[in-house]
Amino acid sequence: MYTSEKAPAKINLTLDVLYKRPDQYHEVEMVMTTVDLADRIELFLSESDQIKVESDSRYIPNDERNLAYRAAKILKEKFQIRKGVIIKIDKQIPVAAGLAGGSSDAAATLRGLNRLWQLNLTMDELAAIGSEIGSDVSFCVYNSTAIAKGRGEKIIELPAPPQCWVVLAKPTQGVSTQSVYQSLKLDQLEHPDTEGMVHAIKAANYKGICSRLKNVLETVTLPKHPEVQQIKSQMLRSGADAVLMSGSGPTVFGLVKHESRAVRIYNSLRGFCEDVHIVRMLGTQQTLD
Ligand SMILES: C[C@](O)(CO)[C@H](O)COP(=O)(O)OP(=O)(O)OC[C@H]1O[C@@H](n2ccc(N)nc2=O)[C@H](O)[C@@H]1O
Ligand SMILES: Nc1ncnc2c1ncn2[C@@H]1O[C@H](COP(=O)(O)OP(=O)(O)OP(=O)(O)O)[C@@H](O)[C@H]1O
Repeated sequence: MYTSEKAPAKINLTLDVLYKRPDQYHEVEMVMTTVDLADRIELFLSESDQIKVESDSRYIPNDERNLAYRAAKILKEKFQIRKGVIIKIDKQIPVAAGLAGGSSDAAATLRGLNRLWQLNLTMDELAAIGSEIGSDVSFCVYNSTAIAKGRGEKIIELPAPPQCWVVLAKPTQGVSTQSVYQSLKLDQLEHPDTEGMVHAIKAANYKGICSRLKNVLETVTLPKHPEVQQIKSQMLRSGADAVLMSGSGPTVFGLVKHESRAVRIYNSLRGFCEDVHIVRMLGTQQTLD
């Protein structure tokens, strides 16, 4: 028996940090959406009682440190499943990039095993289990557009944003999410207009979305990685309507309405950075403005 799942990357349209919590995590408020750059997860039922991860990527672990392995292990233990699974990961999302690649693999594994092991869990139940694996996993279970609160696990779904093109560019060096949060100066932050962003999405107001892109974690990553600011400036020079770093970085994304402009930005980044993708937001709404 076999099943497969797409595991799409996410981008942050806003990312706000409100305060540091006693559990050492930060209380956040962020608007996130998925894009059509995705890993592919294949799950094969095995009689051996083992969880096995296979992947061509040399950047991710194939053992119990893999977030997809952890997702399978949690479900197996919670529901006392006696069968095993082979998890094959076709890695397309850059690793340690701020695109939640590992979290999305874990979420896809939860959705897939829910079918393969016939657990009949709801999306809400899978998201609650996902929060035990990582802060971004609950969002990735729904694979939609949402506002995330708490440490990232409290999800309120939003309508899909208006259609547009997204150019993603990742500088070579990865970034540690933990060290970015640790270096954040909470008393010096300018906060995003999260409510305004939610209204703009609900109104399918593309310009409103562009004018409200903001991520407080840029205050840490930009000074440490000057190439992130260089890519932002280059994208704006070549015609992006708005640009932002996603998550803790270092990936930068630029938004445009027309494909030809996306291609122009893509071409202008040659020489600046190797890892560039033209993708779409996974939205279906038509733009009203
Ligand atoms: C930067 C974002 O990707 C934005 O979507 C998330 O906030 C991070 O999500 P994630 O990578 O799934 O994070 P986790 O694996 O849960 O945590 C990694 C580390 O980031 C820090 N962390 C994470 C989330 C949060 N709300 N506060 C934190 O301080 C903690 O030091 C934690 O040890
Ligand atoms: N299936 C997986 N895919 C990618 N990374 C994984 C996976 N499993 C474990 N990891 C580890 O998790 C770390 C973070 O990788 P990931 O690509 O998820 O980062 P990220 O995009 O910055 O995530 P986020 O945006 O949620 O902070 C890497 O160091 C990697 O070794």
